[in-house]
Parts: sequence; structure tokens; C-alpha cells
Amino acid sequence: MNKQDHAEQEERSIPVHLLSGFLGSGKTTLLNRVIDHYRLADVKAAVVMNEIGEVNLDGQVIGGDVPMAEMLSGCICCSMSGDLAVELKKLVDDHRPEVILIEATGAANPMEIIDAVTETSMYERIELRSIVTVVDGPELLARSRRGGRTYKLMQEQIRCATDLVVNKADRLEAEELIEVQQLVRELNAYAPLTVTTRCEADLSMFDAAGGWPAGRSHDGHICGASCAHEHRAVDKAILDASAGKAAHVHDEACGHDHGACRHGHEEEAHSERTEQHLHASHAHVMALTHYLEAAVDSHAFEAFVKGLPDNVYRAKGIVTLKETGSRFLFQFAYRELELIRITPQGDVKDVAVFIGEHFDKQAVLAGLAKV
Ligand SMILES: Nc1nc2c(ncn2[C@@H]2O[C@H](COP(=O)(O)OP(=O)(O)OP(=O)(O)O)[C@@H](O)[C@H]2O)c(=O)[nH]1
Repeated sequence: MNKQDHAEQEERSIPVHLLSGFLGSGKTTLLNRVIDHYRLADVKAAVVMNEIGEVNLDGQVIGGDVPMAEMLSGCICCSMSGDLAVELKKLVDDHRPEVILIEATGAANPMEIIDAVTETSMYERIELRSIVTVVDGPELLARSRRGGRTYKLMQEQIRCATDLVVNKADRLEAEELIEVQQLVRELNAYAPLTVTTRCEADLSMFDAAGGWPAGRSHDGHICGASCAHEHRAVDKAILDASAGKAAHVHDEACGHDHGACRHGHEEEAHSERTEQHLHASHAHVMALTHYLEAAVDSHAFEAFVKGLPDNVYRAKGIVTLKETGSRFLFQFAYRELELIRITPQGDVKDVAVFIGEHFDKQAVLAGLAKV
């Protein structure tokens, strides 16, 4: 970076993009794509990863060149929202990134995270630019038929999005895909919506409002006046979302200046949040973290994971396979198991994390002891 670029960067607010979406919907998959997108454009990104469990497994697949703050054993939308402000400030002071990505836990209500980011903007030049909600298409459809608290949380995540990625299209029939899009549109009629498999989305929503400094090999768009308008609109959408409304893209009809707009909506947002006490929306989600002392038999392990009770809807971890001695990252989301061979850097232990609703921890541990 030359001197002029550096000076420009100091003056510019650092855009923050929040990745939201229910457990296992594909947030980390999207995060990896966005990081690659920034690498190609030579844009320095930093990441905040939040996990309900005690270990950050997703961080294992992100390269060591990306500064990362790990916030574990809690959720940044409630118990750790104060810590988020601290971590954001630390990332900015230590690394001066050009963009920050926050991956929330799948149990997070993004509206609360908006507060923490806004708080940090008071003493660091950062600006929440978008809330991208990754929707697990098949899971949303299934949950819409049974209702319940988890479905309510999914609805909240969709409502406050400025951009929507309807993912796992490969697991939906054509008519189901239409039904999912209708469901999403009923909740949020205005955020741009992309249907994807493995989050293969157009990533221009992650580009800088004013373009990255000149001379970069950036393949994204360099915004002109009309684009700058669109991005201001996102601010408005975020504020509307935090006021508990569906996000909508601001148009000329607004007719008043954005300073006034912001103030009004913030007051509205505050009173509504107090009334609804949104933290309660995911209090039923629980996590179990267990460190493994020995290698596992691959067949027994697969059978154990696939036989987990229905109320354990997410599991992930690192295991060593007895047969080969190789280490694998495992991902289990909505009854599908995926194993990815990894070579962990540093002292990384074998561990399994289970996330679900009111499940019997002892029964899960007993099953695990047998593999
Ligand atoms: N079939 C299918 N699987 C997908 C798709 N996108 C992601 N996955 C898989 O779903 C699992 C969960 O994906 P992640 O990207 O880790 O999801 P996440 O939202 O970060 O999960 P949490 O961190 O637990 O909240 C992984 O095994 C992915 O490979 C998709 O479009 N189709």
C-alpha cells in the first residue's frame, strides 16, 4: 500500500458485513468465498468468528493470512455483545483492515449485533454496511410447517437482512424452491435475494461503496453516484430492520435527510427491542463441547453421528481416524455428514461440538465413548 492509499484508508470508514443465518445454513461456506473474493482483489479483510461452543472449528479452514478474532462459548448478540465492541476495536487498532466480516452464531439475533457494531462506530471509523442472511432453504421449509421458537428465530434473521442468500437449492425440488422464496419474500420483500448452492453468489454486495483504492486488481464494480445512493439506502434498511420492520431499500420518496432518519429509527428500535426482549428467542439452544482422547473408527463414528437424536441438529469437530491416523474436520447439518481432511496448524485437539435444543448430553457422550 502506498502513502496515498494509506492516508485514504485512514479517512475512510471500514465497512463491516455481518453474516447471519441459522445453524448449518452455510455462513462459513459464504465467508470462505468472500475471503477468496477479497484475496483476489488484494483487499485486506479481518474476521470476527463467534461460536456457541468452546472451540472455533470453522477458523481452521480460513487461511492464517486473515486476522481473526475468535469469540467462543457464547453469543455476540447477547452475553458477549460488549466483547464484540472490544474485539472490533482491537482488530482495527492492530491490523487496520479494509473490511471486516462478522460471522454470527446460527443462534444469534442480528438486531442485537447491530447495537454492538454501532457502539464501536462511536470510537472507531467502522460502519455496518450489510446484514447478509444465509437461509437454509430445506430447513426453513420444514420448520415453517411445524412452527416453534427456532422458526421464529429464522424469521427474525430473514426480516432484518439487507441481502438474502437462499442456500441449499440442490436439496429442493423446483416447486419447493418457489415455496421457500415466497416464504422469504413474505418476511422481507425488499432485500435482494439470490438462490444458491454452496453459497455460489454474486459477491458484489461485499464490495466497497466508493471502490477500493485505485490500481488494485479488483474485479468488482467501482461505484458511481447512483451506487453511493444505494449504499446509503442500506443504512436505512438496517435501521428499519433494527426497528423490527422488514428491511426495505430507501427511495427518493423518503425526502428527508439521513441524519434525521437515523435518529428517528434508533429511538423506535430501542423501545421495540426493550418490549420484545429478543434474547429469549434462542435461549433454548444449547451446546456440548467434548475433547476426544483417542482416534475414532470411521464407520462407528459415521453411524453414531447419523444416529444422533433429532433435537441435535448441528455437530462439528475434528477427529483422527483409527484406520489412517489422518485428521478430519467433520460437519453434520440436518442429517448430512461431511468429512474434510485437514492438517491443523499448531496444537489443535480432537474435539466434537453438538448444538441442539434440550438434548440429553449424557446420552450423546455415552454414544461417543463407544466409537
Ligand atoms: N447440500 C448442501 N450442503 C451445503 C450447502 N452449503 C453448505 N453446505 C454444507 O452444510 C454444512 C454447514 O455449512 P457451514 O457453511 O459450515 O454452515 P454454518 O452456517 O457456518 O454453520 P454454523 O457455523 O454451525 O452455524 C457443511 O457441511 C457444508 O458443506 C449447499 O448448498 N448444499
